[in-house]
Amino acid sequence: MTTVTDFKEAGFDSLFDELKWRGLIAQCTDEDELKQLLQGQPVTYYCGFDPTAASLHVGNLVQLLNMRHLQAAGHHPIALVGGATGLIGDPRQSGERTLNPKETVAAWAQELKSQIGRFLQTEGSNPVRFVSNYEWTGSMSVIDFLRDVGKNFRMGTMLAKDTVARRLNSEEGISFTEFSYQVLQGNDFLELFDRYQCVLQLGGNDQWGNLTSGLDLIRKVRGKAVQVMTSPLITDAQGKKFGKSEGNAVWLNPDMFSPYRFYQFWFNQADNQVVKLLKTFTFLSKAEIERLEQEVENNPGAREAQRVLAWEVTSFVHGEQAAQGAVDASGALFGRGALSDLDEQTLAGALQGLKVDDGKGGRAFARAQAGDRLVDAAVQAGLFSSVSEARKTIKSGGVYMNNERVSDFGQTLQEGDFLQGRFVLVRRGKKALGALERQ
Ligand SMILES: N[C@@H](Cc1ccc(O)cc1)C(=O)O
Repeated sequence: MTTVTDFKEAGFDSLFDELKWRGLIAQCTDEDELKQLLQGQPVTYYCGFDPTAASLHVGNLVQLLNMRHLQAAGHHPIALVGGATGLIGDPRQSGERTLNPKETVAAWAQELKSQIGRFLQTEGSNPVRFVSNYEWTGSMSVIDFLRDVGKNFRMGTMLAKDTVARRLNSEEGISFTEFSYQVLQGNDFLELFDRYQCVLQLGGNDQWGNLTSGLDLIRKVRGKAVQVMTSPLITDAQGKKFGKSEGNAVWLNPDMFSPYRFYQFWFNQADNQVVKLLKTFTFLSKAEIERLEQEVENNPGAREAQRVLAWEVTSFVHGEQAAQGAVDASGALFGRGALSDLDEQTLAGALQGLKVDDGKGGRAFARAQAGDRLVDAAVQAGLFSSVSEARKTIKSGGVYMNNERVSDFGQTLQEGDFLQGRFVLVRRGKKALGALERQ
């Protein structure tokens, strides 16, 4: 893991100031009280993650970074996995969720737990503590739930929560199941307060209603004031949810989104976004980020800020070795390094984005075998719309196979052309890449 500095080394007077500067705080119960809490004796805080997929995505990374900053300052993190809430479904604007099978949710919960463990310190004086709300929710009877928990919640308050109100006013409405979600999350906070003196809950800004549900509950039944803090929902240059395109998320699991694509995702960020992202997604000091900001001004073509951003986030999430693999692959794919040096895993990861439509609604590598004509292969790989177009481009010297310029348009693929015995890389001009996998 990349070294994480505490707020002093990063150039700030307090942890609160650092989080503010990094754009990690959207709303909190009370700024002065939060500042005091973070500056005082170590406290216990928690953040929950629902197993709604097999992996976390870049949106969740913001919470993990917040948790990491607090941990670096000496506070005690609890990472809650929603073994119970994942079975119910937090109401979202787009409509009612489909319920996932219990075994699936349990398996995803395990995955999330091991992912989270890689971003937080698991040893030392304030290691992360893992809990699942299934522990106290799974075996609760309906009678106990309604008598002991439900009695403390008022319908008016529940109906007024943003997420609920919006759904109530939508055509689809909201089920009793999703409506009850806030009670479960509220009860989690109380449980963690009782068990571990947990006094602060973190979450994305869309969680405000759920966070305050626990805060109100603790005030009501224990007479104690706790705090909540949300982080802004990160959006891209178009104002859309960050890292989500056409229903596709930027996953943190390397099998679902390769480190190479992950690196490229950060490297391709626009100049007007990169500084904001450096602040939020890296642990670099204020001084270093200000220097990179100057570089964006003075020498945008060099893309140093993007390179540093991609390196920092990729090595934090996937480790330095995978980040180095992504850097090597970026060079090699575009002819600035030896393709044959890439191991099979790095190569396969780097080529992942070059899959083509498989005709069945999915994506797959175009297939080829020794003896196939290169022009046909290049069309298959999606680089040309016709063989004649491919021929013409070869004649004008614009086609490369494994980074070697192709001069003969009748050329066929040879056994030895398959990198790692598996892939052939075809390039059109400087930028357009295509890949073929051995049949
Ligand atoms: N509701 C949170 C996850 C969560 C679940 C239970 C909690 O106690 C806290 C948080 C989310 O959807 O992101």
